[in-house]
Amino acid sequence: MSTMSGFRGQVTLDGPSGTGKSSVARSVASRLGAAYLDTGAMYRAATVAVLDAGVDPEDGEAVARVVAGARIEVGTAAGTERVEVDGTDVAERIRSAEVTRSVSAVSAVPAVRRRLVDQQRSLVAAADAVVVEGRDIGTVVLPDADVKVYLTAAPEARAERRALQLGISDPAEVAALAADLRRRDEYDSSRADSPLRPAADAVVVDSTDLDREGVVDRVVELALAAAGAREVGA
Ligand SMILES: Nc1ncnc2c1ncn2[C@@H]1O[C@H](COP(=O)(O)OP(=O)(O)O)[C@@H](O)[C@H]1O
Ligand SMILES: Nc1ccn([C@H]2C[C@H](O)[C@@H](COP(=O)(O)OP(=O)(O)O)O2)c(=O)n1
Repeated sequence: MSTMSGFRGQVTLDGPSGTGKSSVARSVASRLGAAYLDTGAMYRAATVAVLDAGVDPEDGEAVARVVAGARIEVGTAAGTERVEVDGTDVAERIRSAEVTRSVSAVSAVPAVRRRLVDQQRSLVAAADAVVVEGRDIGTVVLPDADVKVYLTAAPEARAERRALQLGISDPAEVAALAADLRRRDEYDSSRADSPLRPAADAVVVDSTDLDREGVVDRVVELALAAAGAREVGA
């Protein structure tokens, strides 16, 4: 089955927080008529399960046990935000400050990653065309993806965007948010298992001075060029 743009294949979007991955991935998926998978939402849902079990997010063994027993479900149809843990809708809760604080520790546990990466690959296998965003999609989850994009932006721009998105204007709260972004970048980039880094064959797109539509256009262009090149080569 071909999509409305004729695109078939996999597009990956990785990068640190606040670079625009989620918003860009959603628009690209809708422009390409592709499915959309937010893998960060899966790690956030796992974190909800850990917090609800009353387990310390830094206790790797306990975290692995809780996540092994939790049913985590996410929607992949573009436009849906379905995220459930054991049948309960957690789409709003996963964005809470409490979850954001603990998600890096939970996602650094290798058993958690193995389980969620398996699930991510099964979800992707069910789609002809898919846009997947996260931290390790181009490097680990889908190393053979057709197009890999690594989004970056200056830390100040990222913190500003997050503040705007969350409606935060108090300077002390903005500073706390910027500090949290730095802490998470550091945690996600330095963990032993699947650290945040660009794949060797990723196209690095710096969105500091590009608006959202500019980034979307660039990624759609790359996807259609890759699909065209594949057809010519076939
Ligand atoms: N190029 C851009 N310029 C300005 N704001 C942007 C840009 N891309 C995304 N945004 C906005 O920044 C915020 C964070 O984007 P989001 O997609 O959630 O990033 P990420 O998924 O990488 O954390 C959102 O409010 C989004 O609309
Ligand atoms: N593929 C992924 C996706 C997210 N993670 C982890 C690391 C991130 O700090 C958290 C949350 O990811 P998410 O994309 O929701 O975070 P932001 O929207 O960028 O703040 O999950 C991961 O380890 N691997």
